[in-house]
Amino acid sequence: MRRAICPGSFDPVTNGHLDIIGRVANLYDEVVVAVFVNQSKVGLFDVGERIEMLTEVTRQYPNVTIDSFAGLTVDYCRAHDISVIVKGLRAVSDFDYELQQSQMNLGLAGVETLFMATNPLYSFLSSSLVKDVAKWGGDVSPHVPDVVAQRLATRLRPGTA
Ligand SMILES: O=C(O)c1ccc2[nH]nc(Br)c2c1
Repeated sequence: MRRAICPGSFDPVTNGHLDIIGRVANLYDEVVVAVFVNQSKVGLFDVGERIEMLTEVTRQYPNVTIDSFAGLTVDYCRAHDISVIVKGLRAVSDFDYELQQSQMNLGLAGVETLFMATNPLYSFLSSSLVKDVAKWGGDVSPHVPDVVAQRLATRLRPGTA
């Protein structure tokens, strides 16, 4: 049984994330989309909300499960018999950090990281950019699933949604 993990903050999930998740779901028997709980950073959505949105937008993939974790990704991999981490790369600027992370994870636990080029349609996207635009009333509906657009409007511009 080939399992992969797609770790991230997903605050919130974007169409770029969903594209990667769907492509990984086509390659592996089981995929865990794991929301990283960063205690030192307060997000816009709490972990429960992020999991709810991810669960809804990945319902079409029966082999995808959503979970959360705090701590090292490799510890989660060990505990769940996951042998590979799959990360999207949007641009060269993503590579330096992701390369460091992947080399550390390989050294720590022999967990491999595979990189997947994001669809060029989404290579400019990030959760942070989406939140910034939505906060000022910009239309982010082309860039996030409908449920996320609705939650952003409710959370960032109450009374306008
Ligand atoms: O939304 C982000 O912050 C973010 C970061 C890193 C990323 N790599 N691939 C994708 Br899609 C992606 C999205």
